[in-house]
Amino acid sequence: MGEVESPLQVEPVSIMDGDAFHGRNMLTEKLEHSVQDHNGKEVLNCIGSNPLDYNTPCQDTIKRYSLYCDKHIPSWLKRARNGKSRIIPKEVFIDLLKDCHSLDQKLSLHCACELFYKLFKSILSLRNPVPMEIQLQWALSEASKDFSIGELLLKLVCTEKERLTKYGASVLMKMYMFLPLSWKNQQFCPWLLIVAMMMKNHLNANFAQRSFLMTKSLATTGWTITKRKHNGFLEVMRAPSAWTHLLTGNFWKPIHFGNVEELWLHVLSVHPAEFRLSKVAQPDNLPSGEEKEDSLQKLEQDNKASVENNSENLGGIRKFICKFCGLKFDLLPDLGRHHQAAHMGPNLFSSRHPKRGVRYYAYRLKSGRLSRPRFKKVLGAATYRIRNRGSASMKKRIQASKSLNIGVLSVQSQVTDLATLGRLAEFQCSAVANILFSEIEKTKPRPNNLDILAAARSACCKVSLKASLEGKYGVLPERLYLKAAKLCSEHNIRVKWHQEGFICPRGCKSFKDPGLLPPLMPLHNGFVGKQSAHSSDHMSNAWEVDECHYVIDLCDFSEIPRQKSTVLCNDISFGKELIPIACVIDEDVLASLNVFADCLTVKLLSSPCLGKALPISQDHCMINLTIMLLRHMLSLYPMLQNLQLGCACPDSLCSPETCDHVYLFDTDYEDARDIYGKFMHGRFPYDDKGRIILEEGYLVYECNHMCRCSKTCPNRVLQNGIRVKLEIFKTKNKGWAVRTGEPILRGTFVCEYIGEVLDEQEANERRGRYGEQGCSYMYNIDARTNDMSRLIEGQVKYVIDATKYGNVSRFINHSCLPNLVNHQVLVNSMDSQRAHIGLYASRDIASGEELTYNYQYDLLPGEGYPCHCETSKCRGRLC
Ligand SMILES: C[S@@+](CC[C@H](N)C(=O)[O-])C[C@H]1O[C@@H](n2cnc3c(N)ncnc32)[C@H](O)[C@@H]1O
Repeated sequence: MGEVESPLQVEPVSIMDGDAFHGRNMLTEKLEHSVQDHNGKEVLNCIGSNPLDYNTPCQDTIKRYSLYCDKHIPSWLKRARNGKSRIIPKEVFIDLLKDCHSLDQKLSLHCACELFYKLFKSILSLRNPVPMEIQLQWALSEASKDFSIGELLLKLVCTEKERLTKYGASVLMKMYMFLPLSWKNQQFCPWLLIVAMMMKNHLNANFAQRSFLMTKSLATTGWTITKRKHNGFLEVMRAPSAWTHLLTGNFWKPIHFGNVEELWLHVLSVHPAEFRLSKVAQPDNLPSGEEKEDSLQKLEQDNKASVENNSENLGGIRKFICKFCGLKFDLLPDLGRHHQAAHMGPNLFSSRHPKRGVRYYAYRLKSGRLSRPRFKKVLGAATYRIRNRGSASMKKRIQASKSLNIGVLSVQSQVTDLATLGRLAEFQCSAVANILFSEIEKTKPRPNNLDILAAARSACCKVSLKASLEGKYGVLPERLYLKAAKLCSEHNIRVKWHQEGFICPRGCKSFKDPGLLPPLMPLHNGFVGKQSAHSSDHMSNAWEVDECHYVIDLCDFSEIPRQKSTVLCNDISFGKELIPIACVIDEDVLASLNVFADCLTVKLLSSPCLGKALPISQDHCMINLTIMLLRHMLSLYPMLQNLQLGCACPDSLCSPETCDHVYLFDTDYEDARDIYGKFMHGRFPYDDKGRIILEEGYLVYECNHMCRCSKTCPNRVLQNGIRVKLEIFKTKNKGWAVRTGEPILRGTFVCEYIGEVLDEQEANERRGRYGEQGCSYMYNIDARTNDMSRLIEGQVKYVIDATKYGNVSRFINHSCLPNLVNHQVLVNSMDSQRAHIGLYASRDIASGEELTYNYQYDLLPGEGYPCHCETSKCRGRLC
């Protein structure tokens, strides 16, 4: 395992670091290479550098009126192609450059231009899912780090205000919503001047009353607004008293709105008193003189009218009446909401599906997903590949990896009794089919009902039915056997649904799969049960069956035979997990390592075969939901955190009918299905036992810290941490591994993949540092990012690196036929890039079985290392 830097030592990714330039310090260094020409006039070398070697500054001389040589001219200064205009017009740049008298200023100009370019290219980009206010806020906070950059950015903005005006309306309102947050974080606010300038644009663009509202809000929160004209825009000054006021947090909590109209309606209904024009802070370009007075009065009257004329005093109780439909409301906000939902008209919502009302948009805006293109099954490396390649064979592989494999739970070899099930109820058929067929792939056209029935009529037992169907149609999906069981039951076709140990009168060979469950037989109460060697007392252990899902009492599971093992550490999580995770070495591995238990403590610690005695140290052990983030991610965190929204469920346990997370999921994924093929609509991703029922590839929306529900809410699973007994053990040829110390039912959350979140560049650097073997703890997230500067350049892959920091998940090995599946789970943020990676049981798992998931590495022929998963599906290579 290679050495890893602390995440805090990792330089934040900054736009200043991008492209051919390596940040301000670098620029400064490079400019020291300037020389004097024979006229004594300063000639600068280009500030660019060799992209392959940032330490080698460019020696070329700069082009006239620029800071760059031909090779290093940045995109924003390049000649525009196809008649398109540059984002930063050349003349604007030259003008600004002429005003820069020192090298520092020139460097700041470069940075400001970069920032401006990236910001507006990003805003203009249709495929950028990051809400504009986030992009703005990010850029402004970057600019605020350096006064001169901020100042130059401001100048750029001023010269480009035409263009900005186009975005002004929504940008301004959105910035308004986010202002309190920003104020807390900023020292100096060049961006505030931008806001003011935009306000000015707004005033010109018939948004006088709204701008006024904002101006007034600025004033009431302690900001002094002067009407002094400065380069054509208002100047806003901060009054020092505002800080404490804002920092107490009680004064003004930002409320988020889907669009300008929503905000406007809110203001009209909730703040009628505040929304009265006063002469305290009139925006300076409202109509002047009498005209201005008139318009102000008119505005005031209109606004009062919109609220007051709509109210009525009924028996001493004030009612608010909708002027469109006459409905009465006790509270103004209710009227506002009703108005918005019922009468906001097609101009505002027409392009949307009618069911997507206020709640939907408010949520999506707040969650930062308003502008995100409709989510497909975006997540999970597997699905990502399906989406991008559409390869049928990949789909097949993935289907295989998540196929039920239900029967791998218990082996009871002594069972020989023939169990013939009579006519089955539907739920029993489901259970039977689930248990019968463990691993199914679709390779040929599927048989129809008649084909199945024909095969069933000539079958004596499930072995022969399976053989005859698969002989004709190849490996079939699990659903088909569910159907077969059902059809047989409906048509009273007697097929002996049996498993291990069955001797078919016609000589069919039983399955040899050690994972299969023992034979089934009807219980007294009509449920399907399994017969076991010591089964008389087990007979009463009924299976709970709900439609296609069955649950078996844990005591019905047998264990994989365990050998004696030596415990190296009772809890490798050092108390951080709820359930201790032991680290052990089995006898046979010890023997193969020539280390004996009696001198283990001495020898183990120094054994080169074992490497470190314990695979993880206390300092590097992390628990769920404590992902280490790079600094640049952390710097975004305050605002991203704000993008999460609590659901409206009033109780400590959410219900799917009221939970916004279900609502949001349903609107994002209308066609989502559960693992049994049923539509997910109106359901939590987890069943009432907390087991995931959602098909792989969809985001899971869990409740979060903003919800009122408690930890036991059925929509909180991953965040509650590991609840199954796990054990780390040493294998002969795969290093450390994880096994379960108890039976795990399909869908159970096992653990979260924890580590440092890296962007691809950092990940690649680390891979280089770790060496070939060391990349083994990297998990590719394959999701999009909210870091807008990267979005401009294209999709960025993120990687979780558990090399230095991690939890038990880092020891889970790969298998080509795994028993875990990953789901991406949204908890603290609605940003899919910040989803948690949850590993869930993809089938029932017996106690003592090794836990594995499919690493899904892309393999080119000849690449990778030998895979030792030893399953029937092994592809032979690992990475
Ligand atoms: C995430 S780590 C798993 C824990 C690891 N076995 C250890 O000892 O720390 C991944 C590495 O484990 C090894 N590994 C995992 N699955 C394997 C497999 N099926 N066959 C061979 N090696 C495997 C490979 O070296 C791989 O790079």
